[in-house]
Amino acid sequence: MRLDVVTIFPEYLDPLNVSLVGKARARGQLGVHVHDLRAWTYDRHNTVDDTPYGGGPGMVMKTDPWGDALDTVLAEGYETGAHGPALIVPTPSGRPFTQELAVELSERPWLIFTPARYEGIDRRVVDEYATRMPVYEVSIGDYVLAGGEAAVLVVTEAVARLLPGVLGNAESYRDDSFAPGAMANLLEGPVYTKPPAWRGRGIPDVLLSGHHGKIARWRRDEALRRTTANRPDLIERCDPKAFDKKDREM
Ligand SMILES: Nc1c(O)cccc1[N+](=O)[O-]
Repeated sequence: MRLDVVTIFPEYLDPLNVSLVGKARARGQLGVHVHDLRAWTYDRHNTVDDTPYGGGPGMVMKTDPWGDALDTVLAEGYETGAHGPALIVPTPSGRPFTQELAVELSERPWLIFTPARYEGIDRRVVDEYATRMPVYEVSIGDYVLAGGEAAVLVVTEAVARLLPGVLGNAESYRDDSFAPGAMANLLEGPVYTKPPAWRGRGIPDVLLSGHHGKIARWRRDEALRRTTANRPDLIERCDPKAFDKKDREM
């Protein structure tokens, strides 16, 4: 997979050089190319924004720098056609970014991110490139950020960990919160490790029992309890039949 990010804060994407994504890059499983949008400005102040038509507060990011930048990126022609690039536009007005969408994006060969600043990008940029590739306008949450770069980090990590060979233990993916299957739409329950006692606090006996069926059922019940407490909106989306099947597998 190849990722391109066009931004006015390229240094914001430095975390893509470390940890899981950094290792995937080093192993050649992921290519990441960060581009400074101001490289496609030609005035003394490297201007990327202007006042909004119709008035109102703030500034809007101009068409030309984005168009020139995206044309340059696309001219590299990494992958084209049906399985070619997709444009990922982080925006508070986008569809919620979910594990399901992360899986969908992880199956594409090339993602091009356009994190905006100010009040956003002139709409004609998205309209122009929507004629050439799928556009995903995604939101990582209902809160106000100064720009979309943090969302690029979030989406990139969620997608990169799904690429074949990136996660050392595929099992750990299977029981993730929101991963497909019986745990879909359930939050992960509590986890414990050594020492067996810490400041007078022990470990739930079932986890020391060695009975895998009971342990799996306890984890399922804890996940249901935590989901009911913190995300009741997910409970009605759970598939109770999947749990029966999972119990039988224990
Ligand atoms: N929430 C937000 C924002 O305020 C600005 C850019 C992107 C996002 N987002 O992806 O959620």
